[in-house]
Amino acid sequence: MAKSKGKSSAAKPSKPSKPRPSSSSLSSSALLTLSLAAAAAAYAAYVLRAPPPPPLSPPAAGGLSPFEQRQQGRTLPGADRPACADAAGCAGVGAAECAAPAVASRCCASCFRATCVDLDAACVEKAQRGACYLEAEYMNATCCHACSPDPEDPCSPDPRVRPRVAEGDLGKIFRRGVEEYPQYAPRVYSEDPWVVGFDNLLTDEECQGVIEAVGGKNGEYLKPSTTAQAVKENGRIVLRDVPDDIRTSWNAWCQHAGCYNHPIHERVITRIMDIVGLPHDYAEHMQLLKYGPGEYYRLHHDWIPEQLQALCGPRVFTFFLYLSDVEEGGGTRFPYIKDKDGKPITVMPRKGTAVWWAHGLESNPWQKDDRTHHEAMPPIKGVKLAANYWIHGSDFKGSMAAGCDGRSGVKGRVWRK
Ligand SMILES: O=C(O)CCC(=O)C(=O)O
Ligand SMILES: [Fe+2]
Repeated sequence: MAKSKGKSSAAKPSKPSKPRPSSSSLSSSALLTLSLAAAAAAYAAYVLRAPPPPPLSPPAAGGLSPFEQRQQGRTLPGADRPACADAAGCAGVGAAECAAPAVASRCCASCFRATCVDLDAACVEKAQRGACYLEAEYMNATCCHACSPDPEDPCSPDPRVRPRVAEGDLGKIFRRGVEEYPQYAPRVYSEDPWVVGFDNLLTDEECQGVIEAVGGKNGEYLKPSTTAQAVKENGRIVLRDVPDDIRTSWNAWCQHAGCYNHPIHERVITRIMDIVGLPHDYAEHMQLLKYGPGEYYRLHHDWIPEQLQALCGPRVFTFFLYLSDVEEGGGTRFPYIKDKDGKPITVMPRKGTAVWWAHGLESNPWQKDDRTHHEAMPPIKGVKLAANYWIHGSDFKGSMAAGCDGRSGVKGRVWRK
């Protein structure tokens, strides 16, 4: 689990005060108390036990810096969730046995299931709407299971931790970005949904630096573009990059050392994340795009629905950079967002400018805002170079490093709705 989602903000269950009698002689309210106390004991055992899991694979000999390792997804940075599994002989243990700390610890998974229960039929639905942090007191007392990460799935989010971008945050984030960075010439194309341009974000040198950092000096990292598609493999939904007629551009990802160690790339992503006001690790690796005349990306949304179940959560923003001038064509068109004359917004590519938009709703960033569908119109004359910087409301790079960005499979539970 990512460091930024540490346990400190999660409500801690209280400790059981004294040994409990056997359940057979108890009234229903005493049973409820027992169940909650046992849940607390089992949960405390689960949270307090065991060291963090080892790295996915050992760091390369000869030493990449922690920053480089993280960029490459070689470690589990911030993995602070202890493993929770049963030792032999735990089958059938019940709440009463789990009240004993030794049993709760040895039979972590079974005791979690037996004792951390939901007492309200609406717990899951409420948890999926953020109630575990919005109504923490009630939910902690009532919805132990729905408000806990799955102890056997290290990729499950902790529903008690409010992500950095949650209900009611989008407007504040966009307004701050516009108000605090006049030097980049912000321009508000739309407030509902938010689409903000920056007419003076990057110098020519910075545009060239980004192109070379991500794409390579001679464009050697550029490949025909693909899209992420969900496929079922061995019973799990996994994401695969597949060629797709919807998109005929070329792209390269900043996932090589020449890129993420490049000082201009670093300067540019720092500028973007300063404007957005989120930690660097919340962003995906930058993706460079190249469109020759006639190449395009048809109407689509940048939302990846499978990420609703992933530790990183869905993409919340696209911060899109224009890195070349295009003689004719090549705009980014938002057909469902109208300007003051009632015409769909089209942001025209101009070197050094940018456009930033949101993917989810202000009231619920886990719900896709269909109005931010968009398309890349083909350049008619000239070549368009641009870059995507996709940003999540939680730690993306940590999630990716842990194999929890939704690519390598999500379990059945839907964490947000
Ligand atoms: O090239 C553009 O204008 C937009 C590209 C885009 O929407 C994407 O790559 O997801
Ligand atoms: Fe897009």
